[in-house]
Amino acid sequence: MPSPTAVRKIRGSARDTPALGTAEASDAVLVFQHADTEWRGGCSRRSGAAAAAGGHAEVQQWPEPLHRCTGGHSQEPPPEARGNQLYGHTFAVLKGELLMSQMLEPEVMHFVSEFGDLFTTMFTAYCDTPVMGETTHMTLTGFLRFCNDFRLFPEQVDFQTILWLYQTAEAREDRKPFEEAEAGPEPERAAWGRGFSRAARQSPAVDRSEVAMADPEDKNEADEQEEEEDDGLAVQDLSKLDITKLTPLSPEVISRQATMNVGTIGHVAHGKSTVVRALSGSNTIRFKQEKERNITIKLGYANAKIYKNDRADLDRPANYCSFGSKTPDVVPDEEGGNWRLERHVSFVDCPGHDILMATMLNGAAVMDAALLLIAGNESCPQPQTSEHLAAVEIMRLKHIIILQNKVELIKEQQAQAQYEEIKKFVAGTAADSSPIIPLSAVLKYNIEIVCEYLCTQVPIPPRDFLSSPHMIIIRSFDVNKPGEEVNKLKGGVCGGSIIKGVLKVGDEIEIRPGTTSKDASGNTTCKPIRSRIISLAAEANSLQFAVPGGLIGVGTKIDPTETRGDRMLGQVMGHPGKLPDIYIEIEVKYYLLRRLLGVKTEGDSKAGKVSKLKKGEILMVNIGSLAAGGRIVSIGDDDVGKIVLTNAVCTQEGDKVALSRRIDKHWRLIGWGSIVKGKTITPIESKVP
Ligand SMILES: Nc1nc2c(ncn2[C@@H]2O[C@H](COP(=O)(O)OP(=O)(O)OP(=O)(O)O)[C@@H](O)[C@H]2O)c(=O)[nH]1
Repeated sequence: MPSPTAVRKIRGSARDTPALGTAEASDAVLVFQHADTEWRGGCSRRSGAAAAAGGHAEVQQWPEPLHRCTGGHSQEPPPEARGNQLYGHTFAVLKGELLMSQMLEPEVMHFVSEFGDLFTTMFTAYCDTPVMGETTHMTLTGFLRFCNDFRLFPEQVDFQTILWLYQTAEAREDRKPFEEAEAGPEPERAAWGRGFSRAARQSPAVDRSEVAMADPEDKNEADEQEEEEDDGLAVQDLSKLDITKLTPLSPEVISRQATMNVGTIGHVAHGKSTVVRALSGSNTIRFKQEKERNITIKLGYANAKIYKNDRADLDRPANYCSFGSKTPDVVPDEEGGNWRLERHVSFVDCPGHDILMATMLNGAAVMDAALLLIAGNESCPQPQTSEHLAAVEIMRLKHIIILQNKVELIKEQQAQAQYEEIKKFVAGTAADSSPIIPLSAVLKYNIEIVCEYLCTQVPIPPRDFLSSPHMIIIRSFDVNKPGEEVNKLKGGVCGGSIIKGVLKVGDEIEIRPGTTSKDASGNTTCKPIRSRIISLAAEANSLQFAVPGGLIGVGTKIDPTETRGDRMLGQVMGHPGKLPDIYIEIEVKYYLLRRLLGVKTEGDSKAGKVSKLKKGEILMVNIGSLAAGGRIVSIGDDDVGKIVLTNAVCTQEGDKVALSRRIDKHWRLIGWGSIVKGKTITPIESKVP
């Protein structure tokens, strides 16, 4: 049995599991099939030596029965039911599915909120090799034991996959050029954060197409230089930058970066992604599963430039059009005149599926205006038509354009009848006086009118360029190919939108709340991540500085595994020491909707009413781009609720929150509020590498 130090050196290889040492995968299955019969139904805790020798140590029972987290199911669910339970979630994570979306599933959120300590115990139990101080390491044996106890292995995940996952996770330790190496040893994390969870966080091969839009480094240096010299766009020169003179319409800004975010909202399959494609020429569906299922799962994004022709004899709406974000600011028209840049827009394409409401709310946090898609061949409103409209109203969005889509599928009379339905539906809402444009996104009919209205009906939002920068992160990526040479690794990329201030290449930055964990007394601690901006981009356009509005990608020196798979979602970026406080408990002045919007309910039935908040109830709380679990600990007479959050959040008094309740296994929007005060935590100091 190697010493702990030796184990640490060779971890990631099958050698720390002698039973598997020289064995092929089939041998491994035999060993662990045997173990499975021994350990079924309990949490096995064995010393590293005992595990390595294949012997058994004491078997501990769970401090709490696991079935409580799965809504009263027995501890031994039938195989066909596993996909819906914690097994399913863990399995999905193992298979590299979106960790973030798994964490937002109601079951997982409830589990984390109610059984956080159990989680810690669970992972501590499986971490079988002490490394330094309180920190422990999970050997491959420990990882296999975990998978085995949860019936993942060998039934659902084969040995090769587990070994690959484990090695991928461990490869992280070799990535020393990044902050960890420069800033000294990583802070001690809760034990469960080091072993399995780290392995589980690793997603398989990075989907290059997925990150291309936000990847400021996805070009070789020669290409980049050539592009910068001759990309036909206005030049950004940091040495000449005078922020006090910048506006969203300054040529060096609008030429390269979108300066407003327009969300596409509405019921599933009503044409949100199709209209973005028609406007921008870019396909927002990039994630592999999205392609397979033909639905939007993550937030999509694409930029478009909107132009007006300067020919006086050209009538509306033919005098408006849109091109991709790289297009020069003046484009000659073959038929005469020039197309001149009027607006540069980032489209935030939200998923319309009812189970992805949390993702929609993340997107709503950065929207300045919205296109509400309503399919002409369905009655209005459909459940997410109402729910999305309510969500953007909560975010106090005033500029909404309604697109009555798929009109080529219906007769004129039907279109007229639906127009009346839509008018009735939006009466009294933020979309009361919104224009309604009949559209065929797929055939690009009336797309020019959408372009015209985006210029004439949506004013450029007032922007604060002078305050300290504050960026909401809505996506994050590891842009390295699997197996990349250590010296060629690129730092983590964060995508999002600046709310105020200007970020520049070379700036020192801080990401809050950063790395969170629990201390020995179970209190949440967090250590903001410090780094430096090494590149900025707006889609394929490189930037020297980025301003509020529009989606940008920020290339940093952060360890890329920290940004992989949207792990930075919910955090904010700014200058060190200049971001708001970090809260773990908030008091919210709240308002509840009268009726549930996201589900079909019959007439005035009781089922559709939103009941009062209850003490002890768990809600999903959206603050900025964070979706956190929240337990209500008290409710005052003045409709102020005190909520303890499962995740620390960088926010401030006055910020808006959206509240969702678990109904029929899904989160449904039930109300909103604003933060009146809260309990903050003092972050652990971190150095800028
Ligand atoms: N006939 C017709 N089909 C359309 C039109 N717009 C979109 N579609 C089709 O409707 C289906 C759904 O379109 P999407 O753009 O993916 O819808 P979505 O609202 O983005 O879907 P989610 O993001 O999953 O909610 C696709 O098959 C489109 O081709 C249209 O104007 N006419």
